[in-house]
Amino acid sequence: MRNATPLLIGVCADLIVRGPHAYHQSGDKYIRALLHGDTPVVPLVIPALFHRLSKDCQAALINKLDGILLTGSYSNLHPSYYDEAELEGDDAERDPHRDASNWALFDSVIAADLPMLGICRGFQELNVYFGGSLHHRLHEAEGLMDHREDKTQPVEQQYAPAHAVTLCHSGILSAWFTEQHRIQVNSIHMQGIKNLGQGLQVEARADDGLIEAFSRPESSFLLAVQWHPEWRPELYPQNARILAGFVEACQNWRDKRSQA
Ligand SMILES: N[C@@H](CCC(=O)NCCCC(=O)O)C(=O)O
Repeated sequence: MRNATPLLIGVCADLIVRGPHAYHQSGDKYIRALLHGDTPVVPLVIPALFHRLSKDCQAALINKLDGILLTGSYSNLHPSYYDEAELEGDDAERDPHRDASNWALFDSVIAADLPMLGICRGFQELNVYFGGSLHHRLHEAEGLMDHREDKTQPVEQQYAPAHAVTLCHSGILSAWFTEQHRIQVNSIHMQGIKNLGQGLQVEARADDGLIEAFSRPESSFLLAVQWHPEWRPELYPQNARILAGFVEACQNWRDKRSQA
């Protein structure tokens, strides 16, 4: 019999300034995505100040969690994290609190081997955390497609499938999508992987060669995707499959921990 206690899944937050105040926020669609399946899940927003907690407080939180979801965000990771400077005229949104908080969070999550799903900005952060680097502007890079959404379109259109990715053999995704060698994904990003981080395994590529998903075989479960599986899982079964796979990994991890 499976443990029916709800899973506790941490969701990272952005620090968003609104008027004179700052707020720790995670997008509603990420939080609701965790509630989509039949498995009871309590999503827990982790404020973007994990790095400011004492080691004891960090450990107390990590010990309670069964998994971590890294959200997308319109802000860009500061390029100093991959030893580069901002490009001339770079007016990207930044979120130094999220950058610092997630770096400390990754240290703890990797050490505890908690399951982790990274989405879009979260995917880019994980790549850099493991020593990889990013293209600052894919649309200016030789031979790469423009992976940005058309902001003049309604949001349903912006998050609709935009291009195909080819799944690599013997990965997490190819095991979930056994009937499909290629799947359609949405595309809402300006940056993307230039060099892949150490110990990461490519899971999917776009037709221009851009890495769109990776996993980390050394981890109990670490999957990161450049697209947005949190978007409308009730409409897109493929998104529901990815979310269900992540939640199942969290369940498996908890079962294993409780038997240890
Ligand atoms: N800023 C990066 C990451 C893009 C990203 O995460 N977009 C998400 C948009 C908002 C959301 O859906 O939560 C880039 O542009 O490459």
